[in-house]
Amino acid sequence: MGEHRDDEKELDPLCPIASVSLGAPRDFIFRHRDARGKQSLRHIEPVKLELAHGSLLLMNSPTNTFWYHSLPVRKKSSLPRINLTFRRIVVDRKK
Ligand SMILES: O=C(O)CCC(=O)C(=O)O
Ligand SMILES: [Fe+2]
Repeated sequence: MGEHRDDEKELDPLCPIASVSLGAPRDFIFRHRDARGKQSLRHIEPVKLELAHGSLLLMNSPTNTFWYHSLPVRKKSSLPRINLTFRRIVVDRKK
């Protein structure tokens, strides 16, 4: 999965995002928004994690505001993988 933030407008930016991984392990890379691309503003090393079977990744605020994340394809892996991500959606009660 390419580099992105979970930035859908209906998501509560203050609520942690919880992500459970099952099955094949995958790398998960965080890149700071100021350190992206050739013309980046700052030099900040990316942070690489391995999402192992049964792991829980918790992204507390404001991680998802400042850090993009990606999961590079693992060509050697033929095992299935399931990811369950839990996010809080803000409901507009005025409507
Ligand atoms: O597959 C994962 O571990 C994360 C997927 C992801 O970043 C997303 O669905 O926004
Ligand atoms: Fe994501």
